[in-house]
Amino acid sequence: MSPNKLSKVPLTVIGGFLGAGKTTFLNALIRGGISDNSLIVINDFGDINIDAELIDYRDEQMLQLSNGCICCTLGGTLAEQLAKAMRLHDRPDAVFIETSGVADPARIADIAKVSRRLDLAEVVCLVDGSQARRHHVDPFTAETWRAQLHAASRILVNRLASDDSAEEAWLIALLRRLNPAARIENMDRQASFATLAPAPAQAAPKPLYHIPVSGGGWTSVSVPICTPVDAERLQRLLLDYRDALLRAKGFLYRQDRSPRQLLQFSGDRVTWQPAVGSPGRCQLVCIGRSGERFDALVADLQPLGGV
Ligand SMILES: Nc1nc2c(ncn2[C@@H]2O[C@H](COP(=O)(O)OP(=O)(O)OP(=O)(O)O)[C@@H](O)[C@H]2O)c(=O)[nH]1
Repeated sequence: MSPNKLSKVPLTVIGGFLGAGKTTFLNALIRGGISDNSLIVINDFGDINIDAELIDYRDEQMLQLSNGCICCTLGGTLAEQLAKAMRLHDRPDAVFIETSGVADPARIADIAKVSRRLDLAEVVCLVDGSQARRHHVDPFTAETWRAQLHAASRILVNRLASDDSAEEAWLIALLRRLNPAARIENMDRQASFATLAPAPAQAAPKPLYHIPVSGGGWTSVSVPICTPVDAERLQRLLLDYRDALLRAKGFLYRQDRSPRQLLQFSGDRVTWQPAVGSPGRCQLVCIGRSGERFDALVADLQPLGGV
């Protein structure tokens, strides 16, 4: 039996709030060179796994879980699928799980604690620095956002304005308070890679956060949009509903551009880029807080669909 069959398989959990940069980070890891025999697990909150199309990896080594957040159904799909993968003759050298943006990574990391074959390597939490104040104070997002940070062994901050050292100092102090034990890095300073070592072990005990399981007021919808859209109109619509809409992403055609485009909405930004790969379905997945405003957004999106 090879040593590979005897040793435990390292599990890396990649968490962080909706649109924080998890998929971008995972792609950077893959490009940077992980073992070819790694297993990548991707969980989107919506019923369509857009992230899976954005990951630059071999299909047969990817496990796609959609239809809600995996941390709410831990006993089911994820644990079963992982156990199956670990039993394979050629089991993976490493496992990377990209959680949904509303998941509690701690619950996923717990899988490693009870597994004889997995060893928890790292829990990474991505933070969109430009949205931190909002996510930290908004009662709807705060609990989830903080719990994700609390679970991390490494926190990666991106999108902080480079000339705003006061904002950076405020955010680092906040992150340090929320999780004294994590290593904190500002990804936008790759040149010097400002790494802040974890606080000493005697730091104050971590506060306990708990993410309400099963939904917690989150909702998602996938809207088919078959005809080319007026991009300006769609952007305005998404921004008008940003009080209820936390994330949108999908593949669409624009009236003024070809080919098929990838639309991303996170924070207060809408971006478009040409979609790579073969033409597929055109859908916009929206994730936000359930209620009248979200329903109104969906109603306003329907006429764009051309169905
Ligand atoms: N400027 C900047 N933009 C980023 C960075 N990381 C991600 N983005 C952009 O932010 C948007 C969301 O990035 P993703 O990597 O898809 O975020 P995610 O956390 O996987 O999103 P969900 O899985 O939907 O929660 C995309 O438009 C990215 O291009 C970053 O480090 N800097």
